[in-house]
Amino acid sequence: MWRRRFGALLLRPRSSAPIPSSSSGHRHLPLPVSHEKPLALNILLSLFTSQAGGDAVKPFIAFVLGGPGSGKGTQCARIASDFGFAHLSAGDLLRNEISSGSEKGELILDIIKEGRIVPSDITVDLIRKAMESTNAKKVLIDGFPRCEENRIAFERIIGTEPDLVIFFDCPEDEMVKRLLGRNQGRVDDNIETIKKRLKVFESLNIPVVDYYSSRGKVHKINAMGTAEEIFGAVRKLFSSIRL
Ligand SMILES: Nc1ncnc2c1ncn2[C@@H]1O[C@H](COP(=O)(O)OP(=O)(O)OP(=O)(O)O)[C@@H](O)[C@H]1O
Ligand SMILES: O=c1ccn([C@@H]2O[C@H](COP(=O)(O)O)[C@@H](O)[C@H]2O)c(=O)[nH]1
Ligand SMILES: [Mg+2]
Repeated sequence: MWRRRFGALLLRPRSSAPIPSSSSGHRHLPLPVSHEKPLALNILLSLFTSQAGGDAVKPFIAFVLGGPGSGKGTQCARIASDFGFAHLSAGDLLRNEISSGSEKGELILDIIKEGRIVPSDITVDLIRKAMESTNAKKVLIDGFPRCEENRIAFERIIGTEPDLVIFFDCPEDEMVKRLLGRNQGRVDDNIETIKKRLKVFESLNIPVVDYYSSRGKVHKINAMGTAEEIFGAVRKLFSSIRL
């Protein structure tokens, strides 16, 4: 996408800082310990590179991560309406593909029912198309990347990294309670699939959070409390970014 114009600048290696190991067994991620640069400085630098290079302006990209039911979708809807972000939910894009009745959709449905991760090329392709069809200068990518392979595929195909990663930190029992009370008819909101999704989250998604923590890109938000209380912390973060 922007790789031809921005790739060299955005994808240059920054350092070989060690990546902290995953916090398996923890339901709450410890605060990021290894920051190359403070988060605010990182955001400022990526804003600068977003604007560089003439006509094609790379949008500001925020990945929104957190366990199943941690409130990603709820908070993204608020960020989109209050701060003018486009909200791209990877899960919704996959569910739309299922609804389209395509062959790919059948494969996706089988994977979602099992709480597993859809192959990266399928998800990144859907995200790429959605990004191309929005003119937004600020984009939230909700619920992606789910694993290191997803992350690497995004960086290769889209040709850039996120400017910011928000991590909603929520205890497991609260996530289970929320998912069982969601009542939106999702095929994966049943206790068997929820248990699998939680395992996948711990083993595959937390390493992605750890990776971006080591690059100083993660802003962790305590996801316990009312949606309004949590949005208070979210609002504070986005108000400080001034995009
Ligand atoms: N702070 C909160 N307190 C209580 N319930 C909440 C809170 N935030 C969201 N919910 C509710 O919990 C459920 C899950 O929220 P949401 O869909 O936003 O989570 P999610 O992280 O996007 O989940 P998933 O990963 O499964 O898509 C929804 O029914 C939502 O209304
Ligand atoms: O990048 C992604 C996002 C989602 N999935 C699959 O979809 C379900 C539901 O996702 P939500 O974000 O909770 O709506 C998830 O459990 C995965 O099976 C995916 O594979 N890759
Ligand atoms: Mg969601």
